[in-house]
Amino acid sequence: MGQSLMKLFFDNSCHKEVKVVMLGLDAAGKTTILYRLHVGEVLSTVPTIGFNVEKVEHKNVAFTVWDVGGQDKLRPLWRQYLSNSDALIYVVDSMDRDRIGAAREEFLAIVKDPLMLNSVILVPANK
Ligand SMILES: Nc1nc2c(ncn2[C@@H]2O[C@H](COP(=O)(O)OP(=O)(O)OP(=O)(O)O)[C@@H](O)[C@H]2O)c(=O)[nH]1
Ligand SMILES: [Mg+2]
Repeated sequence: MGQSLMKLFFDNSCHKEVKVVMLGLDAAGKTTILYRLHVGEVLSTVPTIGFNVEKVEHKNVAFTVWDVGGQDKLRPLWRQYLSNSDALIYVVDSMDRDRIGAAREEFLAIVKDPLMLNSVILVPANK
């Protein structure tokens, strides 16, 4: 999946530095994806309190990927990460059927934000 994400953003970006924000419910797999992109392997993770941020280089494009904790008490903070973002990766755990409605509600709330106006959006169905 890492290569396809990079290809999508590479094909859509017209500048050489891209800020990517990764959101989604807790345990959707955001941190796993971040470190799969950054170090090329699947690492064990703990729930993110706050955020992780890493630089990922691809074809001379510097992607700064912000991975923000998805627990419900952290979601009100999501919009703080949106300013100047070029892309949103909204990760959905496709096996978490009980919370698919909650994932949808949070997604709709975030994409309505005016800070999202110029952002590319990718919604991977993870797991
Ligand atoms: N089977 C399977 N498990 C996965 C996959 N991606 C992540 N996981 C597991 O799901 C759990 C949660 O993954 P994280 O990457 O920590 O989830 P997160 O979205 O960062 O969660 P928060 O930091 O709480 O927002 C971990 O036990 C991962 O190993 C996947 O594609 N398949
Ligand atoms: Mg995490």
